[in-house]
Amino acid sequence: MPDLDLATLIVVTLVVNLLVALYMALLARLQPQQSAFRHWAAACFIFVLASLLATGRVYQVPAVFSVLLAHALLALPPLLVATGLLRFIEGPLAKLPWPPITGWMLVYLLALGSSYSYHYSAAVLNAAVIVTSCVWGVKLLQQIEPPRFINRLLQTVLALHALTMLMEIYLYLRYWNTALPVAVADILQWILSSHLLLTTVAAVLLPLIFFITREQTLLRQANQDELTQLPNRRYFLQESIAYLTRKGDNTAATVMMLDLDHFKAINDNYGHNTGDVALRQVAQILTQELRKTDFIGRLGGEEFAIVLPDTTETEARNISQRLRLQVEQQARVVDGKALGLTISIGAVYSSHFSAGQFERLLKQADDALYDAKRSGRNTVTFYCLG
Ligand SMILES: Nc1nc2c(ncn2[C@@H]2O[C@H](COP(=O)(O)OP(=O)(O)OP(=O)(O)O)[C@@H](O)[C@H]2O)c(=O)[nH]1
Repeated sequence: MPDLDLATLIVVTLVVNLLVALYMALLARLQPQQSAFRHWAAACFIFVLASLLATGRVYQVPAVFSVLLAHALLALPPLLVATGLLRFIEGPLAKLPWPPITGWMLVYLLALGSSYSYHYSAAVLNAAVIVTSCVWGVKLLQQIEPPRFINRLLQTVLALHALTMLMEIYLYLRYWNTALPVAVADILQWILSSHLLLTTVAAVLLPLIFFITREQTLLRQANQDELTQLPNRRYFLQESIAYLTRKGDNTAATVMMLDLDHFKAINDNYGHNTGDVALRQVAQILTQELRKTDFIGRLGGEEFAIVLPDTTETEARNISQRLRLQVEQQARVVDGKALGLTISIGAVYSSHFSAGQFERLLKQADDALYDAKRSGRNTVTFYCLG
């Protein structure tokens, strides 16, 4: 490869890193609560600084700066990318695993300090640190669920970079005692492009992962009841009405209202925490007993609502009895205390369901629930509207 190509590649790499560093620094300013951006900005700035120091070799800068100091600094960027990911996943104040990081850095600096003037030692050690950080990065990214495709892409680029670095280690070890053949030197030069690819892809994908994840979290918080993780009242009503509107008139469906029995006494006798565990346990039983296509919501307090789409009257009667029975059996013991928790259910079935009637049917289900409570609790009152 002609020299110009290498020089151009180095300049492009440095410029891209500088631009990414400025971009990350801007994001860090705009999102001060997300410290990951500060880690990633620092990673790019340090990479540029260390690379400039390393190019000092060409200008006869003493090896203590152009090799030792440059390679000491070059270990930081991959580490900062990983610590940024950790902060991103576990929160901006997450504790970093300082003992292993400091231990590894000390081992690295000692090995580097004692061997940097010896053959390709500095480059091999640095590549080993990059491989370790890339593997750590891939493992950390596994903890971020959505957005899956973008995540996989970043993991793939990190893994490819680790493989490139392993190849670099192999080549240096293979020609340890000799000057590198021209072809091998060319390959090593192109390893810079792998770094360039990694930086560019990471610069685009990391903020994208951050913004998509945050958007999903905000959406979940807006739609979900924090205690039970079920849809909250607003979202339950919105989704049920949207479904019924899509289905049109004359849909067979059942609306249920469900309430924990003597819940005030449970709170009073066992404490609010046990009350909360009871609510979560009931939510879990409902989720596990119903189909994915049924709608469940926590309307507030100890009151839940359910819509069973595409369900016959007989099926709905059986389901409501099954829910009541499952709570009676599975929630005998809550939070290690024998509460004997039960629920009452009011249900309304209609074969001509329509979105416009939904609020009225919910009210009728509430009336049915009132009847269930009056008739002794731990029972189902079922109205069939035909
Ligand atoms: N632990 C806990 N309690 C709650 C929550 N929301 C509402 N409550 C309590 O739920 C209780 C509801 O009591 P009531 O409406 O009198 O109903 P009840 O005691 O279950 O009586 P019946 O419904 O007639 O069987 C109140 O004590 C509320 O404080 C919550 O999120 N957590």
